[in-house]
Amino acid sequence: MTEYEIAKKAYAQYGVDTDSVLQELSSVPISIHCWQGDDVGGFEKPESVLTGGGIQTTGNYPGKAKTISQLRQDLEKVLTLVPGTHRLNLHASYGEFGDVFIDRDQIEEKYYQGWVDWALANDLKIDFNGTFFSHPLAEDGFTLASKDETIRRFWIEHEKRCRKIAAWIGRIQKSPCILDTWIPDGMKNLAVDKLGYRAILKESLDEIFAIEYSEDEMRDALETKLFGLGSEAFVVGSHEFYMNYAARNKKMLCLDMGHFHTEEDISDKLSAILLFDDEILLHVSRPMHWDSDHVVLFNDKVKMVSEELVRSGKLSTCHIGMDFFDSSINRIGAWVTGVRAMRKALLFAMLEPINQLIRYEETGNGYAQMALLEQQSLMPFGFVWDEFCKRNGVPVESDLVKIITEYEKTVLGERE
Ligand SMILES: C[C@H](O)[C@H](O)[C@@H](O)C(=O)CO
Ligand SMILES: [Mn+2]
Repeated sequence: MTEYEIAKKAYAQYGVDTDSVLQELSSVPISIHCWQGDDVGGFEKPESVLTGGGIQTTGNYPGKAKTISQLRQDLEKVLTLVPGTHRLNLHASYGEFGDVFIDRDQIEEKYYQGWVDWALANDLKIDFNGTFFSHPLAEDGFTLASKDETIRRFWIEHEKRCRKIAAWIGRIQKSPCILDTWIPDGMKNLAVDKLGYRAILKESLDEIFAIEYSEDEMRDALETKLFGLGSEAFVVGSHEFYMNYAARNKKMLCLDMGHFHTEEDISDKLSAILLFDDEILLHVSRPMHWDSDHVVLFNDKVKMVSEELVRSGKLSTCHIGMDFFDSSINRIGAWVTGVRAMRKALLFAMLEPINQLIRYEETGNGYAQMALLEQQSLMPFGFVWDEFCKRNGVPVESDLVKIITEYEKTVLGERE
C-alpha cells in the first residue's frame, strides 16, 4: 500500500472521500499577491520603495525583484511550486509605465496590458488594488478621507481609474476582477473629528461607486483595519465603518487577518457575514504583536478560517487573497510557504467529517464532537497533502528547500 492509500483508507473510515476532496481542492483559486517579490515597492519609478501608509517591510535579504521582468520570473518560479488554481493580485503601482512618470490619477488600461498578456499566458486571472500609499499626497495620513479637497480629488480620480481598469481586466479574462480598496487614512494621535473624517470617506466612496460596472466584470471589496504604524489612535476605514457601508451599498467586505486585535477570532466573523452575503474577500496574513503581515503558516488561525469557509458552504463564492511581505528571508520561499500553507489549511478543512461532527453537536454529544475534532490532528494528513502536490505536478514539502536554495544561487544571487 502506498502512503496515500493508507491515508485514503483512514479518512474513508470517517466517510471522507479523499479523491473527490483532492479534485475539488485543486479548483479553488488563491490570489497570489505581486508585492511579496519586491517588498511592496512597485515600479512607478526606478528603485521605488514602500513609504508610509501604516505598513512596512523589514529586512534586506538579497535577491529582491528590481524590474517587472524579474518579478514575473520569480512569480513563474513560485507557480511551479504551489499546487492548484491561482490568480494574480496586482497593485496599481505595478503598471508598466515606461520611462515617463505616470501619476496615480493618470493610470490607464494600457499600462497593465503586459500583465494581462502575461497572466493569460500563465493561466492566471487578475485581481487589482488601488495604491493609496508611497505617494507625496498620502504623506499627511489621509487620502479619500482628506479634508484637503485637492488631495481628496486626486485619490477619487485614482480609484475611479482603478475601477475602470479592473472592469477592463474582467472583460478580457472573462472572470470578474476583484478590486480591493485599502486606504491608510488615520492618525497617530487622538482624533477629535472622527465623525467628520468618516463622513468625508463616505462621500468619496459614494461618488466613486456612483459609476456602475457589471458584476461579471469587476467587484469592489472594502478592506477594514484596526490600526497601522502611524495610525495607532484612529483609522477612518474601521471594521464597523466598512461593515455598515458594505451592507448598505451592496459591496463586499475584505477581512485582512492581520487587521484585528491579535486575540480576536477572525474565523468567528465569517458566519456572521456570510449569512447575509455570499461573497467576502480574505487577505490571509499572519499578525504578530503590532505587525499584520508575516508569512502565512499552517497554523490554528488559518485552519479555523478555512474550516469556516468550508463548513459554511460558501467556499466557492468567497475570494481568497494572500497578503504578507517579508524581506528578511528568501522572498520566493516566503511566497511559496504562505500560499501552500493556505492550501494546506483548505485541505485540512475539507477532510473534516463534517456530517458526523454536526450529528454529535445536534444530539448534545459535546464530548464526542470535541474528541472527533481532536482526532483530526492525528490523521495521516501529510500523505494526502503530498498526493495533492504530486497530482498537481509540484514538489512535495521535503523537496522545497533544495529547489528554492538552487533558485537563490542561480537566479537571485546574480541580481546583486
Ligand atoms: C499592499 C496591500 O495593499 C496592503 O497590505 C493592504 O492590503 C493592507 O493589508 C494594509 O495593511
Ligand atoms: Mn490586506
